[in-house]
Amino acid sequence: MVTLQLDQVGAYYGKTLTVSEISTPVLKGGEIVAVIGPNAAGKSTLFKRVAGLLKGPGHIRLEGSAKGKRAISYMPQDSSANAVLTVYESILLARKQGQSWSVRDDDLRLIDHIMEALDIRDLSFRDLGALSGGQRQLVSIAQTLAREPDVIIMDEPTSALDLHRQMEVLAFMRKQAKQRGMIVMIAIHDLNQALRFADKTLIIAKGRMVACGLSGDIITADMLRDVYRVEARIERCSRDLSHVIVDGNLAV
Ligand SMILES: Nc1ncnc2c1ncn2[C@@H]1O[C@H](COP(=O)(O)OP(=O)(O)OP(=O)(O)O)[C@@H](O)[C@H]1O
Repeated sequence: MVTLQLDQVGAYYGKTLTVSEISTPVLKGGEIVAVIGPNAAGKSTLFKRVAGLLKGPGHIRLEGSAKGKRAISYMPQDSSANAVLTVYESILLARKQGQSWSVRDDDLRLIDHIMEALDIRDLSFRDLGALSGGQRQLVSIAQTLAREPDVIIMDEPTSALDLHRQMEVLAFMRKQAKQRGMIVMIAIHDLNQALRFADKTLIIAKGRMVACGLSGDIITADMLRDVYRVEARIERCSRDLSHVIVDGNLAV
C-alpha cells in the first residue's frame, strides 16, 4: 500500500519561507485529504512543494510506490492551456508523458472510462483553447487521472464547476482513490464538500498547520471562528451528514 507522510515540511519562494512546519499522520492509499484554509494561507505553496516544484525544509516520505517520477501527479489551480491540441489528444499526451509513445488498447480504454465518468466524451475533438472554464477544469482532471499516479494533488479542482459536476467529480475521485489505492489531496474552499468527501482534513492558516485529522473532528465552530473569523454551527442534516452553517462574520 502507498503511504505518504509530511514531516515538518516547509516551502521557500526565493529566500522567503512562506510555509513551514506542516506535518501529517501517515496518509494511506485510498484516502481523500482535504486541504483547507483562508486565501493566501499557503495551500498552493504546500502543493507545489509536495509536487517537487519548490524547495524547503522537512521530509516528504512516500513509500510503497513503484512509479518513480510518475508517482505524484499535480493539477495546478490555473488550468489554462495554449497548446493546439484536441481534448482527446491532450489526455492521451498526459497519459503517455514520460512513457513509451506506443499507444496500447488499455491506454485507450482507460481514457474512455475517465472521459465517460466525467461526462466529457462529447468534447473529444474540440480544441483545448475553445472550452469554457468548467470544461477546461474537467479536462485537467481527466489529464491528471490518466497518468494513474499513486498520489494526486489537486488545487481547487472544482472551483469552476456547477453543483452537479462538483458532486460528480468528487464522488468519482473518491471511488477512484478507493479502487486504485491512491492518496488524493484536494485544496478546497467548500467546507461542506470537505466534510462530505474527505476522510481527513489538513487546515493551514498563515503558512502554518492548524490541525490535521478526521474531517468531522477538526472542522468545528471554534476552528471556523479562529481560522475563518466567522460565526458558524456544524449541524447534522436529515441524511445524517454534517453541514457548516455560517451565521455571519465575526465583528472586527
Ligand atoms: N510565486 C510566488 N512568489 C512569492 N510569493 C508567492 C508566490 N506565489 C504565492 N505567493 C505568496 O505565498 C502566500 C501563500 O500563497 P498560496 O497561493 O500558497 O495561498 P493559497 O492558500 O493557495 O491561497 P488561495 O486560497 O487564495 O488560492 C501568499 O502570501 C502569496 O502572496
